[in-house]
Amino acid sequence: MVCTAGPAASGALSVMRETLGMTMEMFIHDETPTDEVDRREKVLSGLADSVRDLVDATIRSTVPDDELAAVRAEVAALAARLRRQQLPGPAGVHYNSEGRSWNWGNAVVGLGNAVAPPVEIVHDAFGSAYAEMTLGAAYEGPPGMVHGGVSALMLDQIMGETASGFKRLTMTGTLTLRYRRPLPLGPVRMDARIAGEEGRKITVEARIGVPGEDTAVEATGLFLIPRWASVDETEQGWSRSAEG
Ligand SMILES: CCCCCCCCCCCCCCCC(=O)SCCNC(=O)CCNC(=O)[C@H](O)C(C)(C)COP(=O)(O)OP(=O)(O)OC[C@H]1O[C@@H](n2cnc3c(N)ncnc32)[C@H](O)[C@@H]1OP(=O)(O)O
Repeated sequence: MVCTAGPAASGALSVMRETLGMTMEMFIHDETPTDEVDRREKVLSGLADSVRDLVDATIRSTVPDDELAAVRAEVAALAARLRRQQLPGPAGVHYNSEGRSWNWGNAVVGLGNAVAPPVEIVHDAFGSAYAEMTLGAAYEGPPGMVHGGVSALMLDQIMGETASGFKRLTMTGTLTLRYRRPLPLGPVRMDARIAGEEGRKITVEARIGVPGEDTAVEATGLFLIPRWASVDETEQGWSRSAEG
């Protein structure tokens, strides 16, 4: 992969680096050709799927202790193989000049992140979005139910993407949640829409619940275009996989 993290970056991203320094130096101009990115993504997401399955299997396994210990040794050997060549830190968000971007480590949508379900968020041109996914044993809070923090995490992502529309950088300012009823593990659906905009402030409303049933959690969020990131919205339209 060919990575540059400097002059070629667009305005908002450069400003972000200059303002926040190394901790946010995660938007990386990377001239890897799109077909190569696509190929790598397919292989990596296949591995992440298998690790996700391993997580679920680990939680639910009832095999004897010595079998657990044997599996642990094999998993440790696999991790050592992967660590032979790795990044110095998190994956960050990459983009190339062809408009392709990829954020394989994102906690909700990252295709290379076994902690993420991963969620595939569908956006329309009018500031609305939805996603359907299955939340299994790895996301449990109350017995058999989705952890409240996981609901907040999922909602924050879809709301942040909706506020940004991939044309401006937005950050969560305030997120207000009302947990109306417990959300069982299994298939869930989220919906989000822009409810209002005023200067650098974008209000987004969203909900999550069992598909076709009453809302379990409703959310209102105030997303802010940071003072240092105000940019011409037409400057750069990222493809939808550019979530931060
Ligand atoms: C170019 C292409 C890019 C593409 C990009 C793609 C991205 C694709 C999707 C990303 C999807 C990610 C989804 C995960 C989203 C997170 O997880 S973001 C991480 C969590 N959030 C944070 O870390 C934010 C931390 N806070 C901050 O950085 C800063 O406080 C903020 C929020 C940027 C605001 O700073 P600021 O711009 O300096 O704000 P400031 O000028 O002081 O205030 C402006 C106004 O907002 C109000 N305000 C300020 N803070 C708040 C607040 N927290 N609550 C309410 N009101 C507030 C002020 O009172 C003020 O109001 P007025 O006086 O004007 O009426």
